[in-house]
Amino acid sequence: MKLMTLTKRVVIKIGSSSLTSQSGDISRRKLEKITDQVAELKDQGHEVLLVSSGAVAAGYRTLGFVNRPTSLPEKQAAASVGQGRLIETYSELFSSHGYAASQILITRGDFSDEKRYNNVRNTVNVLLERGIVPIVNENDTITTDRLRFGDNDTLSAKVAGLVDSDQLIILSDIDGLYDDDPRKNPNAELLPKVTEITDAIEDMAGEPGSAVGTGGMRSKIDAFKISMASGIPSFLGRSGVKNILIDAVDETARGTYFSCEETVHNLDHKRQWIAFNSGPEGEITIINEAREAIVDNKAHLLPSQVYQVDGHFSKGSVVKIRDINGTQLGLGMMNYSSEDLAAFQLKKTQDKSLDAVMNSEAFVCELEVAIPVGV
Ligand SMILES: Nc1ncnc2c1ncn2[C@@H]1O[C@H](COP(=O)(O)OP(=O)(O)O)[C@@H](O)[C@H]1O
Ligand SMILES: N[C@@H](CCC(=O)OP(=O)(O)O)C(=O)O
Repeated sequence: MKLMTLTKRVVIKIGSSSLTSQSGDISRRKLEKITDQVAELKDQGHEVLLVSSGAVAAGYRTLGFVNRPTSLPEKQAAASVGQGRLIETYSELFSSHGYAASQILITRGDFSDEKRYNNVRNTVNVLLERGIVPIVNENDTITTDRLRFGDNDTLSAKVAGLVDSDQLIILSDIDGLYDDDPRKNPNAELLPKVTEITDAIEDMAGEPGSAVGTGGMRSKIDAFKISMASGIPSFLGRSGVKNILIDAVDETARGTYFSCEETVHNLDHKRQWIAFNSGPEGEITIINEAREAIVDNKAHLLPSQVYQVDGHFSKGSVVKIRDINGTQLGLGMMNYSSEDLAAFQLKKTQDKSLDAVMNSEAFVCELEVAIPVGV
């Protein structure tokens, strides 16, 4: 039995390929292997949240499809049947260990609204503190193409950040990140540790390995970028390996560990929301003198440093910040609306005596927070 101080809050993402049999159907045996291990982690005192795919896989045959459908409405209809089944199976399996599961279905729209985003955290905190195993999936049936996460990899990383997880574990049908797509290159080698997602790492990632997988390695890399920027150590391993989850939590499993030791950014919730969920509403172009403030994340701008305002945004909106050459420097939450900023600029051109006022602290065009690009 572990000491309570060593227990962790862990978010575990299980991909479709880890829950289905060769035929593409949901495999109860595979779910059982996952739930047995999660129950053991819970017995050890860890808090566990699952992000589970599998709704489409669990439903499509009932609709008469021979293979997993490809059109959005067909997948949504399949998920409508399958999601209930998936949760029913999880609930049954967890209750045999004395644990209860809960269902949380999320759309990107839920996360792009800061209040709803924060609300999810409060709910999940209660569930975890009360010993429940929350099971998150995208709300496939009601999402539109434009508003989809599409894969559960990035969703799991955003959830991990949202709930202050100590670790993110992504299980797939491959035992980690290889230096090349192992299907195309038999000599590809496993990377046991990644400390930074460089361009070279991004180039290693290929498409999904199976007909049921959606995101492939690319979306997993995107997910690890988010979790690492949020300060969450992460792991990628193969779901079929005995005790993989127990060993991943102990950090002894074979796979790829994405560590945060060298991560520059350790974004708080506000910054995580701005960086990964907000959806910018407009753009401002700033003069070169203000560039460093944004890049160094000091985040104070004067209206006189704003060279151009594009689009309509309100106070509190997130905007893209560009330099004079059009390079995006980051994202920032504005304390002024686009109309207010445009009015400042107009006054400035009309009345030179306003310059002193415009440059004073009274007219600080504050960005509540700014996130440099590349986070
Ligand atoms: N560099 C790489 N390292 C490891 N796997 C890779 C790489 N590039 C592409 N892949 C493929 O990504 C697949 C895992 O993604 P995916 O099929 O979407 O699984 P899941 O359903 O678990 O999300 C692997 O089976 C592998 O074939
Ligand atoms: N939300 C979808 C899963 C999306 C998906 O397939 O993701 P993944 O298998 O993790 O690449 C479902 O439950 O079927």
